Amino acid sequence: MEASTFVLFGATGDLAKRKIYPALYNLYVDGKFSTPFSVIGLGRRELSNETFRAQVLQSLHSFSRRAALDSLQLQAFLQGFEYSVLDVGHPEDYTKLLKHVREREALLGLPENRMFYLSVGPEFFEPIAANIQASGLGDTLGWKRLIIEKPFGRDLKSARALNTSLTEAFKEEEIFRIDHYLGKPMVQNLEVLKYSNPVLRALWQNRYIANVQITASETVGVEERAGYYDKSGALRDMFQNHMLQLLMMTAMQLPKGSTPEEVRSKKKHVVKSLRPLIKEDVALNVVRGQYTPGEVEGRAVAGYTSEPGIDRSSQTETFIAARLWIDDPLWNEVPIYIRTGKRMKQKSTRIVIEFKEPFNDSHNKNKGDHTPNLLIIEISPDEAITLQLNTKDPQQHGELTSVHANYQSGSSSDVPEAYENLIFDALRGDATFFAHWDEVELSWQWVQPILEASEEGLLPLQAYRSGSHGPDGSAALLGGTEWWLDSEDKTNEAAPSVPDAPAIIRTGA
Ligand SMILES: NC(=O)C1=CN([C@@H]2O[C@H](COP(=O)(O)OP(=O)(O)OC[C@H]3O[C@@H](n4cnc5c(N)ncnc54)[C@H](OP(=O)(O)O)[C@@H]3O)[C@@H](O)[C@H]2O)C=CC1
Ligand SMILES: O=C1O[C@H](COP(=O)(O)O)[C@@H](O)[C@H](O)[C@H]1O
Repeated sequence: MEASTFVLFGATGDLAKRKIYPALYNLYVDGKFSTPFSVIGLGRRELSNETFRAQVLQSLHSFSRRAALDSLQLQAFLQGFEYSVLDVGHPEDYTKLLKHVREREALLGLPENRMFYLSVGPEFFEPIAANIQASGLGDTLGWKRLIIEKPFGRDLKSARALNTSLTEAFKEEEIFRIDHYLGKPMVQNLEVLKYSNPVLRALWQNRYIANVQITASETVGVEERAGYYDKSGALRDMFQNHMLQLLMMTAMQLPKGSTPEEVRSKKKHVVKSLRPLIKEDVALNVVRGQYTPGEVEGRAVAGYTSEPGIDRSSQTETFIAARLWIDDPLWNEVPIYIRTGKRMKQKSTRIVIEFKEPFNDSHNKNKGDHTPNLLIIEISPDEAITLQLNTKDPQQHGELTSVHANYQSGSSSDVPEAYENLIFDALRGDATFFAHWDEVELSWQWVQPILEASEEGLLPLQAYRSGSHGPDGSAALLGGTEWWLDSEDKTNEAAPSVPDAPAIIRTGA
């Protein structure tokens, strides 16, 4: 990887502390960060380099996945960090910044490769990009790249406007739109799982798949982000970006050894093939919910409208579920169910592929009363792959019973975090796991009728108890089948979470 300067807007912010510094440190320790390196942190508050480094150090102590920090390595790492005061709206601050960047490049012998990371509020994305260009910061002899955080617009129109203005300063191939779900190791594994397993590859189509369920349930509520969240809601915060990206990664089909361009083109094909929603019919396919008081993980919690900073009459959704169809020969007539919500029963991001039942099953002594074959891909917080199969149970007169082929990944401190994977890729110039503008635009296009239906009162908000699986309407959306729930929920045992499970285990063994 070529050496570069990492210019971080929003260096004093929450995301930088919780995710970006730990990611940079772990890349450094793993030898994935080229040295010497220069990180220039930016913000309005006045900080000396020493205070800034102390803040970076504090963030590593609080948030690094590595429990033990090597002090020599740490000192060397921190020496790479310097701080500059910059107010986004002050052009003269960019001139100062350019001088600072050049001094560090000269001192450290760095090529003019510059990575600009915008970890600031979305209202600053456009002025920063414009000022980078106007100040000359973007005129480099090497490469320049822009990493941009979410949200990328708040509807189709604003996303297009943002993109138009960003592309005045950066080319599409220089823009790396972060969607941290694409950095999760199990999401990055999806394609490998498909192409390196002929069994799965052959089954990955409508002839064998009955439905696909994608869930991201969270136990947390709105936390300290009321100002942002109440204006966004689950549709903008999670669905338009993370959930549709998970769908694209699940449904695309690729030849082995695909290039980033091929991956993105196949993803685009998926989202382009989504059957459009008609505003008037949105309520038939989409459910919006908002959490009411309840109990989560044994603790009583408040309802959404009683959360600090939330309008008492807020109509913002904290849950959304949708039924989608991909109009493509491989996916025709396979319903895709997607849901995400806060204050749900369990923290779990997972994809469940439910396979079709055999047409003529003379071996089925249960007369249809058994669970279908399932492929369960746990993305977080646990990482696991479980294949649920049926076999004869000799103790039950030959009735069918479920067995599980199960893989669970190692401890989470060994697994690189999403931000590590993504920053590493951006520094290498690999855009495979970043959202291309075409995907973002098509996602907003699909979501737009839902936004409009919500605003026009065509999609009523359904209440759900905190600690539940969401509003009743989301179960009704499945029209006869059911959401595959977590192992602790005895109504349905799709994915027993068995630590150190043998390759094949019997349910309940
Ligand atoms: N926090 C998170 O978990 C996540 C955040 N994001 C996105 O990341 C971005 C940053 O979020 P987060 O870190 O939480 O935000 P914070 O509010 O914690 O931090 C904002 C940063 O912006 C700087 N800033 C604010 N105003 C200005 C200005 N006028 N000029 C220069 N710098 C300014 C602040 O520094 P100072 O006050 O010193 O000026 C601070 O460093 C947002 O786009 C957010 O949507 C995305 C996913 C998760
Ligand atoms: O982007 C976001 O993601 C988090 C959930 O991320 P996860 O990695 O913990 O699954 C969500 O809480 C937040 O509201 C949203 O902005």
